[in-house]
Amino acid sequence: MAFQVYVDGQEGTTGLRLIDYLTGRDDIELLRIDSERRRDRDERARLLNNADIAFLCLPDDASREAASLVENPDTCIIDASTAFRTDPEWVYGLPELVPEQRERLRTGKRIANVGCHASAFIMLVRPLVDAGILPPDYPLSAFSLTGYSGGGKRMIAEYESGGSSEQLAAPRPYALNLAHKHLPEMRLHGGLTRDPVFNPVVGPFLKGLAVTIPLHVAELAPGTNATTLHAIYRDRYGDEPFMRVMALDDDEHNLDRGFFDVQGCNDTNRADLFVFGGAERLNLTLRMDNLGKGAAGAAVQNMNIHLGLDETTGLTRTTT
Ligand SMILES: NC(=O)C1=CN([C@@H]2O[C@H](COP(=O)(O)OP(=O)(O)OC[C@H]3O[C@@H](n4cnc5c(N)ncnc54)[C@H](OP(=O)(O)O)[C@@H]3O)[C@@H](O)[C@H]2O)C=CC1
Ligand SMILES: CC(=O)N[C@@H](CCC(=O)OP(=O)(O)O)C(=O)O
Repeated sequence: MAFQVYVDGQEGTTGLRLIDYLTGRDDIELLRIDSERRRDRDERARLLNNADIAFLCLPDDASREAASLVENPDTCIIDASTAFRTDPEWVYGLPELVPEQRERLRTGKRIANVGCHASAFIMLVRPLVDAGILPPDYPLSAFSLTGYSGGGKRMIAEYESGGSSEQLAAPRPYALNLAHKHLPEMRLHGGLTRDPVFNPVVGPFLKGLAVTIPLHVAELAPGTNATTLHAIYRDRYGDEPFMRVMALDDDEHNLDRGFFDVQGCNDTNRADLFVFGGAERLNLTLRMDNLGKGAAGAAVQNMNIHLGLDETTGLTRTTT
């Protein structure tokens, strides 16, 4: 029998990508709400409680409200918003976080899916903190280059409305108050004791994201260099189905004439991890599709794990 799955927010950016991933799977029956009733609280409550898996692809407040409507103890909620990502009653939806995470995802009925910038940052930082290479109080900074779909329907409309604007044609740094909403999850799940200085930049392309963390080798544990860091990532992520730890200095495959391709994981659920630099200074970079491994792809991976399915089901094909 197929699992019943409902997507609340089915016409939003993340919801549409989720439905794209789920459509055509014979182990899933999608419960669809009539488009005109998609904000009707009673109809949403009915569908939420009929679902084995209820994805919430909504703004934070609407997610909190939707979660409160679920009374069926068998319904597993996978929430895409920021609302519950540091809530101890919810499981953080990053299977690669620590070895125990998959078991937590299998047993938990409340899963907080990752933030796109945050998950890339955490996947870079957490193995180094756990290995004792990076002190938890290290004064980290990071920057992220992201496509505009990260800003949801409103930002997509802004970029695609057809009006040519010089501002939109150039990369735009934002969150200039240094209080981006992903900081709490970066700190908690990164295993850090202080927030990083985090600088996101949105550019004139739909999707694709790369977070980069610069490091001074002299500030890390003695004996650390690009090769030892790379070996830690290989050990940690070598068996992960969606992680690729790219070869050191593999210019031919990693770079296009010396330039990095932020869109290199688009339409996949893959995350590519790079260690750049030399003896004194390093850049750690992780790229993904913000709508794939950064949102809808991760949500499907979490669902597969929760349901006891092969976690790559429905995720190995590319999406459009
Ligand atoms: N875009 C991305 O890359 C990522 C997004 N996320 C998170 O996923 C969630 C959804 O984001 P995104 O898809 O980008 O957002 P969009 O703005 O594209 O879509 C939001 C959806 O929520 C629906 N909605 C809004 N308010 C309500 C309400 N009060 N009741 C019912 N439905 C409502 C909208 O309905 P309607 O169709 O009527 O407008 C729309 O379908 C957010 O919390 C976001 O932070 C997480 C990771 C990455
Ligand atoms: C370009 C852009 O605005 N991106 C979003 C991140 C999208 C994301 O990860 O989603 P959550 O909103 O669920 O955390 C931002 O930086 O706020």
